[in-house]
Amino acid sequence: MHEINEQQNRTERAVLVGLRLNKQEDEIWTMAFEELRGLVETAGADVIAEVVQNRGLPDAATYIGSGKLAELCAVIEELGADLVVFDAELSPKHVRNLEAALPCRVLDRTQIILDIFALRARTREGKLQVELAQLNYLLPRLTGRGVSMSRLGGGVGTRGPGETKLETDRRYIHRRLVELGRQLDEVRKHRELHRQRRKKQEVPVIAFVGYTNAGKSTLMRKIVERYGTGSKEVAEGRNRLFDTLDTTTRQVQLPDGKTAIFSDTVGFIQQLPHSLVKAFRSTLEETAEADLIVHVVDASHPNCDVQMETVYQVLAQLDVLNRPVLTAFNKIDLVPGTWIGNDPNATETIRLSALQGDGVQDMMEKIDDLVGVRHLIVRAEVPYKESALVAKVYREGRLFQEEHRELGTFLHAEVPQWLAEELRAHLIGEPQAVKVSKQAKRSDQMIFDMTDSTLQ
Ligand SMILES: Nc1nc2c(ncn2[C@@H]2O[C@H](COP(=O)(O)OP(=O)(O)OP(=O)(O)O)[C@@H](O)[C@H]2O)c(=O)[nH]1
Ligand SMILES: [Mg+2]
Repeated sequence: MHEINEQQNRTERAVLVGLRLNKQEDEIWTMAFEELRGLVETAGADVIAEVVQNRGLPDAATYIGSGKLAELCAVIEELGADLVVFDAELSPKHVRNLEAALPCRVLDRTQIILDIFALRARTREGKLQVELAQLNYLLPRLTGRGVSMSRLGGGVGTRGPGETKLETDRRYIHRRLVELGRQLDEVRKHRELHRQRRKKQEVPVIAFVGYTNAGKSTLMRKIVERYGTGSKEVAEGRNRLFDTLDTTTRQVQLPDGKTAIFSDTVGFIQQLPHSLVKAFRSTLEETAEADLIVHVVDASHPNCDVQMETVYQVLAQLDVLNRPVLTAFNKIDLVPGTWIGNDPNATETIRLSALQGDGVQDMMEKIDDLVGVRHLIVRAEVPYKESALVAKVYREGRLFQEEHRELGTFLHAEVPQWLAEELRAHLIGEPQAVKVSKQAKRSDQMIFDMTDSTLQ
């Protein structure tokens, strides 16, 4: 992937450091450590050695114990390593002490992930979000790093939109954070407008979620190639972590003629850095505000169960597990024919190969069923103190009638099923099903095709 040029741009050589805590399950630890290797390689460095320590708890001062630290120091010197990468997010204190003790750059897992995101960010929003995450990571780590800050500005772990600015002071960073927040708000408002329009047109939105490298973009590409009605441009999926960062949305025609929007976005990973989840929250939330979540799973991955679990953890954090999930066990061309996937969290499951196309038609039919019957007509009286719920009906549903009554707001509206469920305690009578009309959305003009280019 990256060329090695010994003279000028020599690929940086990294030593991985892992701490295996006693309470951790072997299998999970190994997967995470292997993943760290993949991340470091994705960021463009060569992994030349690994140093692992078993311990009850991280050392308060230096993360690994002093004996292990001496060993690490010797390995770095002997092999001429350019950087060490630790397998967790180091505290500001750890970073300070380790930088003082080791003869090369010290990075942690979070910085590597931030670095990859910085390399991948293309759209304005993506870049703003990465910079926000980087500055939030950096801020508590500034103290005492006056000297080491000047080391930034080249190589793995130092790239990003904010890179030249990192050299300036804390006050600047605070000002910049405010500015970034303001700019992001603007971009988000713009996106919210698109979303509103989409809701009004009752175009169902189907979002792909899944672990990084599960095959979301490959599936998106296959679907758009076969069923796309708007822009057909989708980047080819690649075998690397966090290949996709920015959300791509495309217009597609479902088998029964309905138009739907599919969206592909950033993949998840174990221990996604907190600063990133925070910065990317609105992107992720938008994806997850879909009518249907398609959870793409790499069925050929030895730890696909752990990966699925991770995805549900992130979805739970985003509070979006109240809608149907279609789990697509992907890459079945790589697993034995007898393999059966199981996902208790899924509304339905399906097996497919995004690469070869098997099962894709079936999936589209399932999607048709799942998005077709999901709107309900409700009557509800929502207490005034729960105005957020009323706002949701405004945003997500179609309002037929609204009255301000003595005890609360009376609403007569068509809402997605998940929202009907949130309204359950306040419903008057049983909700009634409505089927989205089959031919209603077959229109000659393009209803909506938002790509992120509209945001640039
Ligand atoms: N054999 C096989 N490989 C697949 C299949 N689907 C995807 N892949 C490969 O898996 C790799 C990752 O695919 P992507 O589509 O980029 O995965 P992604 O989920 O978009 O990954 P991120 O964007 O990093 O989150 C690529 O090398 C694909 O060619 C499949 O059905 N079978
Ligand atoms: Mg992708």
